[in-house]
Amino acid sequence: MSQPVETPAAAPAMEPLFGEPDKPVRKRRSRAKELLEGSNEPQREAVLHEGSPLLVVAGAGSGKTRVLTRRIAYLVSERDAHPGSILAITFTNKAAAEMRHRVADIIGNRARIMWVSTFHSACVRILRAELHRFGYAREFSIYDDADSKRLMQLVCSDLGLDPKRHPVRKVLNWVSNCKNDLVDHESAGSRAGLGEESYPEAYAQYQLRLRKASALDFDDLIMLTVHLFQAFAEVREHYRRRFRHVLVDEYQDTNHAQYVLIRELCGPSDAGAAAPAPTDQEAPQEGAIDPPELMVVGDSDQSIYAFRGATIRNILDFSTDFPGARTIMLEQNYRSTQTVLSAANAVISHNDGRPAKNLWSAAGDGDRIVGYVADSEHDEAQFVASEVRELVEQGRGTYGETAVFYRTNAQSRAFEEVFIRTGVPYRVVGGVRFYERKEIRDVIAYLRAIANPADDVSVRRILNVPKRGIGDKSEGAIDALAQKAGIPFSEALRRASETALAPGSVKKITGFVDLIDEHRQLVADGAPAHDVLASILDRSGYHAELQGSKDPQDETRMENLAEFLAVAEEFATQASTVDLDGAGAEPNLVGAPEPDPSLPAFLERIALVADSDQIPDAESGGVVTLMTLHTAKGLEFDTVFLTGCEDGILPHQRTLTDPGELAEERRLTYVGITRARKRLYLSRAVSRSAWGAPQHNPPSRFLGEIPDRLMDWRRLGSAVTSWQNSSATARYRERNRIEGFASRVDSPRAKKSIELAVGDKILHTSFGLGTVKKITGSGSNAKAEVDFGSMGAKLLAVQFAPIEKLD
Ligand SMILES: Nc1ncnc2c1ncn2[C@@H]1O[C@H](COP(=O)(O)OP(=O)(O)OP(=O)(O)O)[C@@H](O)[C@H]1O
Ligand SMILES: [Mg+2]
Repeated sequence: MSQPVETPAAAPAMEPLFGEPDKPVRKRRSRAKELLEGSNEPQREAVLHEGSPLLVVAGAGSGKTRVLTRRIAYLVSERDAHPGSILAITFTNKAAAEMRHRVADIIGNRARIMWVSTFHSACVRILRAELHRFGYAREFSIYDDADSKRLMQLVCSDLGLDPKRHPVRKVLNWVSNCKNDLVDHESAGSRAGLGEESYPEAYAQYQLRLRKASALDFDDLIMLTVHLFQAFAEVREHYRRRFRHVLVDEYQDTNHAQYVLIRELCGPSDAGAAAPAPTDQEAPQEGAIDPPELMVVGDSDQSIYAFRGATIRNILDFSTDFPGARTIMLEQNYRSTQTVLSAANAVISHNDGRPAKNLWSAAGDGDRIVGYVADSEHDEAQFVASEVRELVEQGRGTYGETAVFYRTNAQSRAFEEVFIRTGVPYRVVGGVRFYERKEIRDVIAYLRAIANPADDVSVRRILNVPKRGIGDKSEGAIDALAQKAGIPFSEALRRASETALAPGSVKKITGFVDLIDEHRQLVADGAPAHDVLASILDRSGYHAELQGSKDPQDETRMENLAEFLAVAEEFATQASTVDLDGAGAEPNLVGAPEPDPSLPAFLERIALVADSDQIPDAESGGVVTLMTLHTAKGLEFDTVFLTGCEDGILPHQRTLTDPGELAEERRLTYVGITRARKRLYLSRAVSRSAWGAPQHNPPSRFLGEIPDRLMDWRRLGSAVTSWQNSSATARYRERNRIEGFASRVDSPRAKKSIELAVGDKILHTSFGLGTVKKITGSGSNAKAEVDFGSMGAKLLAVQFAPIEKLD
């Protein structure tokens, strides 16, 4: 669906523009010099370039993002560009905030009116202003991944699609790919392969339902903006006039729809398609304005979203797409040691058909890369935890400057368990995300139902949450009425009396409708989002239900809701302090942020919050960051642990037979390696548990591509390292591993019997981390019901189970 986005946040890949951030803003004369200070020649050229479209292609850590940021500052401070005429596209909201902050160091608060945002956020702003032209209401909802999935689930069951053969996710991806390629449902028929014959119909139904709910999914945001520009020349022209400078980071990960969007904005104007490239000397003529100046930066070796429609064609064909384009290459890497860089270069050089690059570093060789072969994923995690502690204890590193990368989210569990036990502070990026927690999703559904009456998915989600006696039967009757009368579900709720439902049920439904209406009135009266939120938590009974519960998890839920309320309050404060001084200078500018603490504005903001936006800032965090390789793009850390270097993990199992996908896995590895500034660790486990059974993976083929001289192998595995020997030996080793671990856990238990209480956290040798939900019996008969998250709930004999109580 939407591209997950990553951010320079834990360790911003951007140094302050001027030495110390608190220095008073210097005189303008010296700004240009300062902005260019320390830059190498091609970097300077990229900052100074004027006129024709500009492509900066360069390997990792060569300063692409830095150049882009400095160029913005230069445009405003030296070329008198109005901040409101700048559109900068970054990969995450956080990266956008970071960039705006840097520029604000120079031009002050006026930086706030620049459009520095992700593709999705920029499109939302355009659509809010323009989408009515397609007959949409201004208060459309934005469906995130989970909402889209729910909706598609309804479609699939309507069409009678067998979920085994046609998993919802698969159908949704198919639709998403269509949208990324700007193929609408009418013309999607020819894309359906064998077995996918019903997908175009699913696409059509899905769009119909979205439309009925006045909702857009993430992919629609881009596609509809493109459609708008293509359908209404005056809209396109308006934004071309507005944005005189367009800058795009991570261009290698743009998909076709995003490319067309940029082309609509910055391509040659229709009339003058064959005209020579515009230069800055040409005065704009009446009616025919030069295209905006375009700068894109990227690295085709870091293209890692092909599976979501991204195409490096956009980089390769830039000069054809944008006639007269200039290309600048950067070759010096400022991030990493030569050792790290040589390893990265060695790996990526195994990909075919890429232009040779000559990336070098002046940072010296630095430490060799530490290699480690662990017996199991637990051993691997132990090793990482003890290395991290040692680095910190010896003053050679900090938690905040350390990251652990893995290929798939599920791999984080082993690290979490060991980190908790050994007291290494950490944060998982992209695990169970805040905005995906049930309670948060529930209240967002309330807010959406209030903001957008047609949002059926949201209304149905909270119809009986908390329980108010509107059960499946009532919902079914309302649904039937909605289908029969061809009206939205929420409309049918109002006509509940027309169904055969008992008066008691109708009354309950009316109560719900009144509750929502009452809050809709609050919004209409101008109440800010946090007031609406506080009121609905109270009046819906949601808060009271959690408060009355004895389940300790509900306590956590209350904390999360409190945090969410704080988010809403903070949003209102920020919204009301936006300085409009810059916007005032040019009253015709549209889209400058308005001080808008309203519910729709708040919903828009949270709909676009990406998981990686939760990366703690280095200052506030000071914790180890655990994340997938995809999330790591654009970031940098002093110390990087790249774990699970096994064939079947990295490269991922399903890519092993496809050379194209294998090449993408190699690029992913390249991204991972090049995040490291000083120290890189590569580890693998001889055995790891998968679906309850041990799995024995050979070493990653990418490890073999790194020259030996760069590696310092700390451990090559125990005597029995043969992964081929999967049967008897493996079982023996696996048993030993568990018993070995259990006996370590057992020893303190033998001395002192375990006492557990509800809410305690425990560690089980096989099930991992769990929370005690219930205790029955006592002494040697004590039994605990424990929630092991994704492993399910288990009943354990407290004194005999291989468990350890965590503090
Ligand atoms: N001329 C320079 N002098 C000093 N430091 C520099 C210079 N150019 C870049 N850097 C630093 O090098 C690091 C990498 O820069 P940056 O993140 O902009 O690279 P990038 O090309 O965007 O990398 P990636 O491909 O990983 O996104 C940053 O810490 C940046 O501040
Ligand atoms: Mg970058």
